[in-house]
Amino acid sequence: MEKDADGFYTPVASGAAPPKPDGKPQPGPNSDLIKSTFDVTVTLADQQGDPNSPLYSAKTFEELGLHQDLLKGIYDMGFSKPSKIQERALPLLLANPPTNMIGQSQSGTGKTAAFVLTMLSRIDFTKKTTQALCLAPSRELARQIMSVVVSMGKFTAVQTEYAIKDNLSRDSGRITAHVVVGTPGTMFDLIRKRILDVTDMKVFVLDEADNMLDQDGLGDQTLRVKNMLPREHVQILLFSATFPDHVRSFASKFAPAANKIELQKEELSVAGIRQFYMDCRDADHKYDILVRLYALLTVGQSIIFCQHKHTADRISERMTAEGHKVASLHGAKDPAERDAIIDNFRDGREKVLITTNVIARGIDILQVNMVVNYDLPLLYERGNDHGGGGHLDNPDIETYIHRIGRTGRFGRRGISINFVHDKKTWLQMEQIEKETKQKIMRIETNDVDEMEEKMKEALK
Ligand SMILES: Nc1ncnc2c1ncn2[C@@H]1O[C@H](COP(=O)(O)OP(=O)(O)OP(=O)(O)O)[C@@H](O)[C@H]1O
Repeated sequence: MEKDADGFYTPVASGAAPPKPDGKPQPGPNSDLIKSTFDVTVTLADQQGDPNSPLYSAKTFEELGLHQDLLKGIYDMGFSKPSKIQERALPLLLANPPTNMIGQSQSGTGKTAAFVLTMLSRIDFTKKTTQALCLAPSRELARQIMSVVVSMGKFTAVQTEYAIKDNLSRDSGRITAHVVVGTPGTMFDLIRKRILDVTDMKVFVLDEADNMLDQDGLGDQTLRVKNMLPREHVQILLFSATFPDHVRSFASKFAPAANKIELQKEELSVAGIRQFYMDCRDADHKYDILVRLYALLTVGQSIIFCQHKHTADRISERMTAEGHKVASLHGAKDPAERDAIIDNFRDGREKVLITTNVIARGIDILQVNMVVNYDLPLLYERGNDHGGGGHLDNPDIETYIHRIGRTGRFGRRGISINFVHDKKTWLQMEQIEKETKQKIMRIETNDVDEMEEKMKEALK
C-alpha cells in the first residue's frame, strides 16, 4: 500500500490478497480498499501488559487461533485481513479469561465484524442455549447485525433469533437460539417473560453503546436487560464511533475492568468524507435545492436526514408528486413497512432515502456516496412528568458524526452536504465545524455546474 497526498493508503497493483483457506484466490468485494490512517489508544485492564506489544495486534485472521469454520466464514465474506480496529481489538476480545471491552473506532471501519466474531467464537454449539446477546438502537441495525452473524457463521451450526418488535408470534415457544440480536425494550420483555433464558450467557454486546447507555434515551432499558443477566462470567462489549464524556464514566461502570480502545477527539470523523454546506435563503429554498440536487443524489445512493418524521414524509410526498423517485423511512411506520423500505434501499431499488435519526447510526450500505443534512441534528432533552422536553438549539455533534458516517464506508469516498438557512443554523454548523475540527466547504446554491463539478471531484 502507498499513501497518497491526502493520507489515504491506496493498494498497489501487485498487492494481491492472500488466498482463502481452500487455496483459491481471494476475490472479495472488499479485498483491496483504500484505508484511512486514524490511530487509536489502547489501555489494558490489566495494567501489567504493554498495549503496543505485537501480542496485542493481529495482522492476519489466521494468527487469532479461530476455528476453521469461522475462518471460512470470514473469507467467504470477502475479508482478506483485519481492519485496523480488528487488528487491535480481536486479540484482546478473544483472549482468555474473557475481558470486557470499550471499543471506539470511526464509522465504517469494521467494528461489527469484531464483536460478531467474538460472539461466535465463544459459543458452544453442542448446547442448545442462548449464549450471546447483542443490542442495537434500531430494528434496521439489529437486522443488519444479524445478517453479519449469519454470513460469518455460515459454516458453523449457529442458530439465531431476533428480539425486535412484531417478530415473534405470541405463541412461539422458548428461545434456544445461540445468538439473539434486538432492541432493548423487546429483549427485556422476552427475558422478563422467561421466553429467553439467560443463564448460559457468555457475551453481551451493545452496538452504538453511547446511544444505548444515554440516560436521555435508551439507557434505562439497556440497564434493565443487563440487570437480568448473570452477574459473573459474561463478557461485556461496548462499541461505538463516539463516546462523549457524559457517557464515559457510566460506560466504565457498565463494563467494569474493560480493555479500552479510544480515538482522539479530532479523529472522530472519517477523512474520506468531504463535507460541504449550502447557504439557502429560507426553509422553502432548502426544498428547491434538494430537488435541484436530484440528478446528483441518484448518481450513487443518498440519504437525506430531517429532524422530524413529518418533514421526511412531506418532502418525499412532494418530490414523488413532482415525478422523482424517493422513499421515506422513520419510526412511525409499521415494522413490516420499515423492513421493506430499508431492504429496497439496500438492494438499490430505491436510490434516495429521506429519513430521520432512526438510521443515523450503524447502517452500512456501501453504495451510499452522499448524505444530506436537510436539517442539522439537534440535541434532544427528555421532558419530565410536568412536560418540557424537545429539541434544543445546540447541534448534536455525535449524531452529526454518525449521520455523515453513512457514507465513506471502509475507506470509500463520500460527500456530506449541510443545508443552512438562517443565523441560528449557521451558528450550529459553525459549532459542528469547531468541535469536529473539520473544514466544511461552501457550495454555491445557484450554480448547478459548480455543484456537480465539486461533488464529482470529491468522489474521485
Ligand atoms: N476486515 C475487513 N475486510 C474487508 N471489509 C471489511 C472488513 N471488516 C469490515 N469490513 C466491511 O466494512 C464495512 C463497514 O463495517 P461495519 O459496518 O462493521 O463498520 P462500523 O465500524 O460498525 O461502522 P459504524 O460506526 O457506522 O457502525 C462493512 O461493509 C464490512 O463488511
